[in-house]
Amino acid sequence: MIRTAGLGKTFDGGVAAVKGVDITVEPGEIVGFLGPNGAGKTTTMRMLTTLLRPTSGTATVAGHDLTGEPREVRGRIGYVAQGSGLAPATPLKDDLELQGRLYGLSRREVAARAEEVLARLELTGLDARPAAALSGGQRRRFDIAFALLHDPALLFLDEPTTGLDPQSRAGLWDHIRALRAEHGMTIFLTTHYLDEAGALCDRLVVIDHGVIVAEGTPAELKTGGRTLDDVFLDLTGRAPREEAGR
Ligand SMILES: Nc1ncnc2c1ncn2[C@@H]1O[C@H](COP(=O)(O)OP(=O)(O)OP(=O)(O)O)[C@@H](O)[C@H]1O
Repeated sequence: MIRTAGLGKTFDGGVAAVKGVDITVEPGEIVGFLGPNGAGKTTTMRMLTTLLRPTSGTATVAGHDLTGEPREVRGRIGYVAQGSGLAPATPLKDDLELQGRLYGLSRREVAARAEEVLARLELTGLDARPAAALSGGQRRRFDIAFALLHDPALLFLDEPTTGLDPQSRAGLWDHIRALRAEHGMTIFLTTHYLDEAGALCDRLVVIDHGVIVAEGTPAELKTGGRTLDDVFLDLTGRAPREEAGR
């Protein structure tokens, strides 16, 4: 579903944020993309979602060439960026309709899709409210609902649970798990919560200073009885808890 070869990004001004990474994500996998602040996670995600043009390498995303067919890639992926993009004061159903129309869906199609997606995320009925009248966890679920409106095969989530309390985080992970289990969705996500990533993800990819420094199943990475926090510290020299602001 994702295959990159030597994908890299050097920003104008010379910052080499991502230095030629090879990443593979198979259909139906949940892959966690981990690394300290400034490691290159968001830059990689922004390249894979066509928002940033790579300066080196190639990639196929959801069956299409990333730089040659960006429009086709965009049609098959959903992306939830860091932080919420919801307008605080507009009823969410109005924005859902607008978003659906932007994807080229008819009014009737949007209504049907919105109903299905809201039910999946246990948000039915809440779309009459504006985002300001929702909890943090509900807002994050609406962010995901917006990204699912056009029925993508692949979902990118950049720190979906940051800022949520532990209970809301656990609820959101359950929803993410269900998207894969019940709908076969492929999911590529970043998070600073390593224990949660270890419990959710089939595979983890660790990036530091723009280079992939480890990858494998959580069990493969946790060699010698180490926790993922230990592994992260050994690989990057930094403690993930500080990174998560805890
Ligand atoms: N537009 C830009 N111009 C120049 N440098 C940038 C730009 N965007 C990011 N960078 C730099 O690229 C590097 C990687 O940043 P990136 O946001 O990808 O890291 P990250 O792993 O997502 O970090 P975080 O966990 O803090 O979100 C950092 O050194 C950052 O300062």
